[in-house]
Amino acid sequence: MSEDSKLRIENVTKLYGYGLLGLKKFKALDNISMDIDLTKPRIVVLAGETGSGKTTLLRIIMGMVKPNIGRVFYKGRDIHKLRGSEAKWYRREVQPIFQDPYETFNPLRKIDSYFYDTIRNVVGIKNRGEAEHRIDESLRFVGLSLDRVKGKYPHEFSGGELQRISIARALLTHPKMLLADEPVSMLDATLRVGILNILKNLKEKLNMVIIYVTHDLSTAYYIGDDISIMYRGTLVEYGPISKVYQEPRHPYTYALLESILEPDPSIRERYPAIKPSSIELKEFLIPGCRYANRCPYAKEICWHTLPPPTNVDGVVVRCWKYLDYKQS
Ligand SMILES: Nc1ncnc2c1ncn2[C@@H]1O[C@H](COP(=O)(O)OP(=O)(O)OP(=O)(O)O)[C@@H](O)[C@H]1O
Repeated sequence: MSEDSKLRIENVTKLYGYGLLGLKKFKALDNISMDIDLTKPRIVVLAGETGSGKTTLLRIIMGMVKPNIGRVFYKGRDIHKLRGSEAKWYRREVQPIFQDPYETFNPLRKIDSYFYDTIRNVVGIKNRGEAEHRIDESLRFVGLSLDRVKGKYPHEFSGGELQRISIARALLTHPKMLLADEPVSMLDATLRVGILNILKNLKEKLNMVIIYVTHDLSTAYYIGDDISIMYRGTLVEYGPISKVYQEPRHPYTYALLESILEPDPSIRERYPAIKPSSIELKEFLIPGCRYANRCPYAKEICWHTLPPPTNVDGVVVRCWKYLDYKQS
């Protein structure tokens, strides 16, 4: 993979404050590294429970948040150093889709005005006819049209329609990559599959790469090609989703999948979801593997040293259990 054809996340660490005045720091992300090949259309899922750092990582890739340590390169360029025309280029290449479609749009503004703004300011098309053609093309991709949205306000659409409208708006710039943060979690179950199918279509028909953040492992499996499992700010396992689901390597991935895939609810309750609490902060502060506190295989080294990324049959795992494998 040449530098020009990948997104490279390199040793990214993000510190946030806690305690009185926020003077003490914890690592909301600790030494995250990951390469995504931009030449292969795919959906990469970032999965993990609340507080695992998914949104923080997505915001760092978007350029909205700066890491304290580490860098993110897109096609060879450090995205936190882009200025002027290069920053504008990155905004065209990489587009976000947010969780809550109702928060994306101001209720007092007509929907089509957002489209004209993006076309003028980000894409640079000034000609009205050309702009309308491009807007209609984007809306048709998600099953709508310019005629259908013209002159209307956000409240005149359902949540599912609004989420399709925000996807269409993202498409206006002909992006290479979409960053989608829990895009179906606010929608009724019946509407979710429609949005997921649109994202799959974007991958297949427009050759896009989509980074898809979720805590829901069922939709992750439906939509994903690759998955990276995060736990308390660390990336514990990363690889093709079919391999990870069939044979989870990291003890945390195993526990997580057991709890979700067990059809019998009475058995499923034996694997309760880990709740964020004072334990969360305690785990964030473990210098080694954050899962050591709960792991049945934990040994001395797990507590004080973060395991290195290890390639186990095509899946990258950070766990001292795999020390004997060749490191990736
Ligand atoms: N601006 C901030 N200041 C302080 N702490 C923060 C800030 N943003 C996030 N955090 C903390 O960093 C950790 C990771 O948060 P993040 O939102 O990235 O997790 P997440 O996996 O996306 O969770 P969720 O699914 O709930 O959105 C959490 O403990 C969160 O409370």
